[in-house]
Amino acid sequence: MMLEVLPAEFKDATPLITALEKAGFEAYFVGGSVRDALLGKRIHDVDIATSAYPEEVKQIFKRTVDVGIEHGTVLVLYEAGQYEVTTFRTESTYQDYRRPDEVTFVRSLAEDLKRRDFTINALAMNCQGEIVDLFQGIADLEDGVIKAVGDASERFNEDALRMLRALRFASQLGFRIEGKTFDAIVEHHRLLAKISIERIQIEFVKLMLGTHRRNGLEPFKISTCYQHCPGFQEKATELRRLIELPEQPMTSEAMVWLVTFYCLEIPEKDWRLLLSQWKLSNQMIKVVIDSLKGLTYRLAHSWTADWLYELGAEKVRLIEESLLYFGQEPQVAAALAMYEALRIHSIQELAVNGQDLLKATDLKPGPWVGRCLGAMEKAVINNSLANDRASLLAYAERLLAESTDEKKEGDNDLS
Ligand SMILES: Nc1ccn([C@@H]2O[C@H](COP(=O)(O)OP(=O)(O)OP(=O)(O)O)[C@@H](O)[C@H]2O)c(=O)n1
Ligand SMILES: [Mg+2]
Repeated sequence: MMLEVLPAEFKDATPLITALEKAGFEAYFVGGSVRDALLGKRIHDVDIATSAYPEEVKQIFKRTVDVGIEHGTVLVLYEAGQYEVTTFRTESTYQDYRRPDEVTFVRSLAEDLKRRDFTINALAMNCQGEIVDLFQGIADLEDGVIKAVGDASERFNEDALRMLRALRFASQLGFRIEGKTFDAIVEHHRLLAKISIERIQIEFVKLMLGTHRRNGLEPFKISTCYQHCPGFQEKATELRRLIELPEQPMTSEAMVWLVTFYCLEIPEKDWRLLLSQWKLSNQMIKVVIDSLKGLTYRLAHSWTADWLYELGAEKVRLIEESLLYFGQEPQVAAALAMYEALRIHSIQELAVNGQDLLKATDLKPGPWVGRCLGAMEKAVINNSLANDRASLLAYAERLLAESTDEKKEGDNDLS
């Protein structure tokens, strides 16, 4: 079988293959790029496998970086691109189910392809576009099947993450998981306990962003792989709801966490702990928690100026877009227009600042400054106060006077 028209990404990398061949080695395009090219999908990172050992690769190319030399990978910088060039290898023993104890470099492509995860990922292609297909990977691509290379149990014992990879490819490609491969996932799902949550997170997000989410989520539930995800353990019933969400693809990682946590009815008190157990960045945790609060509000009410201001445009858009998963019509443009129409979008946009207040009142600095600015901010957002210097300072004067009156009555609020 031939790929008749080589996509540009391969053409750009062809001189690397030619250089390796000229030096007497074999070299092929391998992995996801070959799979995606055959499916007519956009390809990203073109990977190369070769019979040359890492030291030999480094002698052939001028600009290289040792990115994973112990695993046989050298990064070759060539023109505007960078390419992972990996020596053919077998990974014999995996005692901890995640990393090979030792990598054995081999000179044979067949040995290398044999230890890859799925038949659709075990294809190699030379620079003429000729495909090497030792495990009926092309037939499985045509039939839409994810099938382990050789014995599925062996492949999952080598790297347990491959079980989640099977589910995410099902979601990304709309493929089904072949029977024996699925049985092996059911049998070995407990090996996922050995896998770092960072790696699990990457696969879960890819699964949720896939265009055939249900295809991945169904086996995720049935195989009980979900048991290895923070916060999902007791959520079999809620997981069904996640599976049955409208099929529209999710557009961002933040959307994945927002919709998942909402659907699984994770209690608010657990949000922060679980999101950090998932190893999300602090910035992402904040976006998700704020959006979960906003979504809970929005599902029962219309937006108010206070909510729009607090959340900001990015989260308002996210929440509004997520409504489609909960039986409501998103009103993204209207919500963003309301947000834009707010008189200010941050406290810095108030026509006076703390220094101005101190100067105008001749009072000592203290917590009253922040409280006064906060009250002005709220009044401006709600259109009960104009954002100009005179109006703001007059408002401050009134507030201070009121608080002094209250102080006389023993209730100290502002100052
Ligand atoms: N646990 C793994 C990870 C990767 N691979 C092999 O290494 C290739 C490249 O891995 P990776 O880039 O992680 O996956 P891709 O299949 O390329 O998918 P993606 O499009 O997400 O990059 C895979 O195709 C597969 O042949 C494997 O056998 N087992
Ligand atoms: Mg890849």
